[in-house]
Amino acid sequence: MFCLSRLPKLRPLPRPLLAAAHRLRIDLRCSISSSAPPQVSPRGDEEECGDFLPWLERKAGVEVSSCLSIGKSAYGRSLFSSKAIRAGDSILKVPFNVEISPDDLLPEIRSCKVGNVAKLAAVILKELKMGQDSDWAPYMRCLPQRKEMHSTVFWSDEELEMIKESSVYQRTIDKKVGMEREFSVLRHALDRHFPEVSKDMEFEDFMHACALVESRAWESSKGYSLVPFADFLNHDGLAKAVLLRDEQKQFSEVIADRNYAPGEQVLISYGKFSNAILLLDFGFTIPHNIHDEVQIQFNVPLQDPLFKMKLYFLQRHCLQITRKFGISKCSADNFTIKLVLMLYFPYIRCH
Ligand SMILES: C[S@@+](CC[C@H](N)C(=O)[O-])C[C@H]1O[C@@H](n2cnc3c(N)ncnc32)[C@H](O)[C@@H]1O
Repeated sequence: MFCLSRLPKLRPLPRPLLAAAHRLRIDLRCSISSSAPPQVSPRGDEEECGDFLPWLERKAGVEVSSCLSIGKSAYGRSLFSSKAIRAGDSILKVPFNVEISPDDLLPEIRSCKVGNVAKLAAVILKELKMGQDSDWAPYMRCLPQRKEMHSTVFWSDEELEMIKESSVYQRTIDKKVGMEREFSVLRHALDRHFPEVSKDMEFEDFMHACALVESRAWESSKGYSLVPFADFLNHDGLAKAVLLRDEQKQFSEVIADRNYAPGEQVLISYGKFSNAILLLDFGFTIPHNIHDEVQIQFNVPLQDPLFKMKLYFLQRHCLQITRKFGISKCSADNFTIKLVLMLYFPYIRCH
């Protein structure tokens, strides 16, 4: 393994506190993650992931990365530079032949009336069920277990109560309801075509698999795809590096957006996500998230004497004003005030 030293064991903040911090807009999470990522030297779990990269490269038939190694940080499994990296360097290339997608399912399951997340979750459930017999066993062993995941669908009622005022609360409830519906559809199909997978399968297992997809799969021409190794990269909201997909050359690639000294954790951006989305889908938040927003709702009735002026104002400041806006029956609409730099420069855009 490529590890240099181990991160001092940080005690994770209890989720209710984290939730409260989120609600109160206090950045308690600084105690576990600051805007500067913890610079720890990697020491991955030898028994778990030490041989993962050589295994993946054998499977891919090409080198995936010559400058990254797997380790652990406060963010869980992470990738570290194993030698100096310069901005513009290609730091990893994962060919599509070692991605996991819903194409790996029987057509009968693929055509099930469930979303792309649930389809890829079914692949994960199948591979996990196969254990050592799975072609993906070394990868499956590296995925976080249920207890390591903190997406809000795993929060207890008591914990959720603490974010009741936030839109994340309702979205979590809706998400769970959606998952329950998809679970019953999928379970029915699995019972028929993959009884060995559906045997003893519980809703919790399905939630775990869905959360894995949501927190580590990328959109692809096949719906969602898992990109092994690239999915060990953690998120930095300010990073410019993203996962690039070349459909023609059939590989995913990451180009470094800055120089890295050996032993530094390498981070990418998962996208322009607010803390609400990060919490809902990925189970974490970041301090001073420039993509944070709040939603406000207000009425602009046609009979309002200032209707025209308000409309003008909104049209001028909203990115996309809906045509519905001038229609009297649509008296309310959603707008998002984007809070940039801690409320200093708010501007309004249509949501
Ligand atoms: C694509 S995976 C990255 C690899 C992951 N750390 C692992 O252990 O496999 C995304 C997950 O990593 C963690 N993560 C990524 N970026 C993070 C950050 N900036 N702060 C805290 N956790 C982060 C979250 O648990 C998230 O759901």
